[in-house]
Amino acid sequence: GLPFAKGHGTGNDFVLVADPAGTRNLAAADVAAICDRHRGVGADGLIRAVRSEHVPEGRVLLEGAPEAQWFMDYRNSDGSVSEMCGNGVRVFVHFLLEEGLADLAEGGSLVIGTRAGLKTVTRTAGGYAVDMGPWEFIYPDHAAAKSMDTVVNADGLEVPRPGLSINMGNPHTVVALAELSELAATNLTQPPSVQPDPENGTNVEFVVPAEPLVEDGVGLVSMRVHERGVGETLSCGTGACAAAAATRFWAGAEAPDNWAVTVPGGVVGVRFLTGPDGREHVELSGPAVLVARGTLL
Ligand SMILES: N[C@@H](CCC[C@H](N)C(=O)O)C(=O)O
Repeated sequence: GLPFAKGHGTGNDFVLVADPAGTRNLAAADVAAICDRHRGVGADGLIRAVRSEHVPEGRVLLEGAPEAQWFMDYRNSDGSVSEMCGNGVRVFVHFLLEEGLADLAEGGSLVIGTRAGLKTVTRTAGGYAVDMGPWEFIYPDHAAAKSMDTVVNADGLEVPRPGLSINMGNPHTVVALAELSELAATNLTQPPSVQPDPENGTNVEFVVPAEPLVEDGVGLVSMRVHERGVGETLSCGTGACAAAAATRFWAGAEAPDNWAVTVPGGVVGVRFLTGPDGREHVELSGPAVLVARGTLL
């Protein structure tokens, strides 16, 4: 008897459940069953929309930001918890609007609570733009030395590749490849091996910077991703931010602030700008679509 909606952002798809009173906290096995593509509804993740006052993490956020009325409880398709989902938070806000749980004119913003902190989502002409907050190197010493911090291997790669680990609220390891043909040949039906093994797992992005890298002031990157707790997905918003941050870092001082990241499911925009706290923030922009409503039997 659980009502749900199905939605996606550039093919990264979600089951969405409205739970304003926080009475529908699903067990990991239930989430996995719902996300099963053969025996369930099928999705990369499940998103529960709960009023912040009804979850412990939400209550903490409310203390400093009473406007953060809604909390995004994000689960991967295997039932595991993730701190953040960039495509998911756009679809989350679209779901709130379509359900009549929030109101937002074009240009207006909503502050959403997540396990990775507060995210401000602005309604734009073509979708939503999210202030994802600052990005960080997971191993800053390696970054300072301009060295990579991990070695990544996957079936189909010509040789194991160095990776750069980036925190977008959730963990990412970005690997650069030279050719689109090698990106296409990489087998992501199995998780890539990442050494040393990250304690909490990692999402892994394989990226090919375009040649030329910049067109009309916009940096161009193609990406495929293997998501922690899911497998290969058609898109990953936090992954696109990590991919743009890594490529911009590798490109050096002349690299632009605006990026277009092409994923199998479409294109998302990434912009680097100074946030209200004076730190460098990442903004993710892209579409959010609802495709169906239903009831679990
Ligand atoms: N697809 C998401 C990221 C979802 C969570 C990820 N699998 C993790 O475990 O961190 C996105 O759009 O950011």
